[in-house]
Amino acid sequence: MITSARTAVGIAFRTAPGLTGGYALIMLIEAVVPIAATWLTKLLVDGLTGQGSAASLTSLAIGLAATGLALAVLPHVSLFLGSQMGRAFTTRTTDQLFTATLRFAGLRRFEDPAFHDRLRLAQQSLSMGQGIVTGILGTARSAVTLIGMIGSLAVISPVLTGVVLAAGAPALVAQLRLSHRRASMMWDIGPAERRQIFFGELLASVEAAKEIRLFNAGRFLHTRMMTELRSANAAHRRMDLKELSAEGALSLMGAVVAGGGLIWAVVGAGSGAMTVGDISLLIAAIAAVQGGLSGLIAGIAGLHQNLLMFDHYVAVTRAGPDLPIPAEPSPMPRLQHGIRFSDVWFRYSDDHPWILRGLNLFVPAGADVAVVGLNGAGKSTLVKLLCRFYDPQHGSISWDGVDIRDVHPDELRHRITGVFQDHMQYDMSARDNVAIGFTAARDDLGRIRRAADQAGIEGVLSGLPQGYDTLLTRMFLSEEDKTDPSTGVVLSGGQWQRTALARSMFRGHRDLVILDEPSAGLDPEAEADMHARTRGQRDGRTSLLISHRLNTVRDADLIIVLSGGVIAEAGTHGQLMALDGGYARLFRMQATGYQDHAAAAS
Ligand SMILES: Nc1ncnc2c1ncn2[C@@H]1O[C@H](COP(=O)(O)OP(=O)(O)OP(=O)(O)O)[C@@H](O)[C@H]1O
Repeated sequence: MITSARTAVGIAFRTAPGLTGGYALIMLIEAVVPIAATWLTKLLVDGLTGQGSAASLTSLAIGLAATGLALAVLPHVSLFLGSQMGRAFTTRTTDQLFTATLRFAGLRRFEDPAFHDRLRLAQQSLSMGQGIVTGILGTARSAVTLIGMIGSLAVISPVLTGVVLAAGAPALVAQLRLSHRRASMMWDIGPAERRQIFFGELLASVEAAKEIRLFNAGRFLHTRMMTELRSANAAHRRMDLKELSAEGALSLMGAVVAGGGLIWAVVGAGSGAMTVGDISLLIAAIAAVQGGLSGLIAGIAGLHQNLLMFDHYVAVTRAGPDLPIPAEPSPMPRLQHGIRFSDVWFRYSDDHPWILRGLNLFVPAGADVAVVGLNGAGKSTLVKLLCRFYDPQHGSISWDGVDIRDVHPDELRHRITGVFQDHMQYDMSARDNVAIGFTAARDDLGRIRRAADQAGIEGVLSGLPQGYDTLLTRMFLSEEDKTDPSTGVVLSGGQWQRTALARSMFRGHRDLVILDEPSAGLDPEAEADMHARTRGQRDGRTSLLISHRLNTVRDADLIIVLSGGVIAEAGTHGQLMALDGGYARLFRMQATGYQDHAAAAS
């Protein structure tokens, strides 16, 4: 927690030193003005009732008026400075939080529910982080005022001072415990709140709208969302009730102390032991000490809770890398010899079954290698390991003899391009959807068009209402067409597939091309066209093609059949057919299907 406080204050001073310094100064002035006002009131009352010097009445009145002016103006100034500082702080911490997520080179953290809970709380805490700085300064202000008021009260009644302070101690303990409980409740209900957000987004998502309507599943998802919301609400209500009962009891105790003090003062004034000014000071001081004490306690409790939440931000931004990155990475050579998988064992976690069980494979540089196998055999996993999204538990993958764990992941990925099976459809413009493949060349529209042309989608994209600036989504309005609700288009599945291919081609010449089911979902003509185009992309480079359509892999230099976590068969199409194993069986099955179709059609 101390680390979180230090981090938040450090960020505030580094981000907006002037604003934060100005805010601290105003807070200090705000702290001493009430003390000055209380003493000026006492001196003025004594002067007016003839119990003190009347000579300086005018200056006392001017002084009191000045404190009134300060009390009227300063809160607005501090509010303004506080919100400016808050915005600067949130901008900086948002930047740092998402920069931190980019540092995770692998995928493991993004598949960990606990990490998502923490990330959500860290996001929530971004605005609270600013509350930490204002909370620390506000608490310091309350403390200064309180000390001044306690001093003033002690001048008149040390006993009463002790009673008021003793009444505040349980409040402080109670508030700290409550804030601790609230922070742990936020962690406990995190998963329910995330599920509620998930169901809410699903109900509003265009991607899910078709299935939800066809299957009439809206009510079901809506009920799930409301159940999660109600369970989170119930936890909040239990917490609110605890706070209500604790705070009610503490307020009652404060009122009893204040009432007792007032009666004692009036009795004292009746017996002539106190001046009227003393009584006015006493009343103001009791109220201020109690108010200050409860303000201070609430401030400390709020600060405590904000710090507990900000711990999540600190944890995410300081989390170590999810993949070990060598301090001095080896240079990444141009692929000239080949990629070797040596005795690779991999599973997604200790609780999951082994996907690869001692896999050995050599992909020669310049070769066209096809990977086939049944659903779930581990073909995409093989590709993910090659991109180093995960590290294998045993064995190694080497690139021209260099273990890929010894090079920087960015360098490795710089040499790779491709299309994933679950490629992205970005709710952005056509230009950005292609340019994401190599953002450094985003402004090169000629290169974007060439990539689209190679992927066979140029005609479609340039024919869109705003050409390449057309949004490929109906989720947002483009900046240029804010007033035109018809802006944005929806591409077909095959058109998206070609756009993903254009994205991979836009990267230009890379050593390795990975194509994981690039033609799934295409009609036979489009599939043949896509394969002709990807063959062009692969020409002279090393490529890995994953496909269930065996007619598309028969020209490969090497076909490997993945089964049971190892390579069950390997060879050219001719060799595998001659082997008459699993590949030959699957190939004949698909070929028979085509012949049956052809016979039925004729
Ligand atoms: N992120 C993950 N976490 C846990 N298990 C996973 C993960 N990704 C894949 N798996 C599991 O690993 C196994 C292999 O999956 P993979 O996607 O590599 O198979 P595939 O051969 O590409 O299958 P398909 O032909 O269906 O695309 C499957 O049993 C799958 O459930």
